[in-house]
Amino acid sequence: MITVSGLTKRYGDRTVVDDVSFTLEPGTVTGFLGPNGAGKTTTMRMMTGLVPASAGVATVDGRSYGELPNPGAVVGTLLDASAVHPGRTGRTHLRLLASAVGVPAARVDEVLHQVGLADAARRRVGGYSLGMRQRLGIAGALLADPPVLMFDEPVNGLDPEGIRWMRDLLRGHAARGGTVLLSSHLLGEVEHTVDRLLVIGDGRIVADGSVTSLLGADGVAVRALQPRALAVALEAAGFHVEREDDGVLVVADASPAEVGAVAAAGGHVLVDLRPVQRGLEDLFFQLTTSPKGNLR
Ligand SMILES: Nc1ncnc2c1ncn2[C@@H]1O[C@H](COP(=O)(O)OP(=O)(O)OP(=O)(O)O)[C@@H](O)[C@H]1O
Repeated sequence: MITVSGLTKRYGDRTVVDDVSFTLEPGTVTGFLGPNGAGKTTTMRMMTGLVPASAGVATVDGRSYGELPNPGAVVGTLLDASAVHPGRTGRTHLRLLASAVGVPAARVDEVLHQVGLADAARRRVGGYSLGMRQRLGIAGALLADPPVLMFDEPVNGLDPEGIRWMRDLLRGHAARGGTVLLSSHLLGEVEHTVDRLLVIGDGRIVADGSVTSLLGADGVAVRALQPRALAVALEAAGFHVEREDDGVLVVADASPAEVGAVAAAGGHVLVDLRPVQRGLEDLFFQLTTSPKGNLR
């Protein structure tokens, strides 16, 4: 298990990661979500000893990353996929990594195959696309078949097929009892991959929970032949209605059945009715402007 306790990073008088605490459980994929600059990369870098923490600790099964005898065999990281010598071939890069983590060279061809780079293995990394570099970084993380995977923005540059592949890889890892942390600033990229969301904003954890508890259906989008009349009826029934530019009405905290009932009672003709989930932006807005002020 990974335990992060009070991790803090200050640059000068700026606190970019502020007292961050969480645990990561085996068998779980955790999404580390937040907008650009929220502190995801810095937190992951502190967890893996790449930058020193100003305060707090991160441990893997009770030991800090630096105390692990062979950290690469325990935590596979993808923290900067562009930090690869462009003149080396993918295969040479992985062979060097393999010897550094004490893995037989034969494993290199296995992971190249696993990430779909077998055909490009003898090409120089400088000629790889962004997606290929991401795959190479992932291959490096998988070399020692570590129980923990920590990936920073892994779907950057991947096409839809690549995103699906990544999802299967990470879900498969967790299904075998592995622990996964992956960061993203786009909820849509990870919401079907992760079991749990850890949301960070401005260096602080603002929410921690299951995807459904944080992002459960939040309302209904409805399109009617006469949207104005329906909006009036819905408001008269006590619902809060937002009118979108394209004529769609968004009804907060309502189910399709409730909206359908109001429409039927007033004889309104509906042309579309569907639940809407809030996106990360909406979730953020709600979390950071909560009048209760107890979500931070
Ligand atoms: N070496 C540094 N010196 C000063 N400030 C830094 C340094 N590294 C990061 N920061 C600042 O810390 C804040 C958090 O950055 P970080 O890269 O951790 O965010 P992030 O959530 O990973 O964002 P992104 O999605 O853009 O990668 C940013 O405001 C960044 O400018």
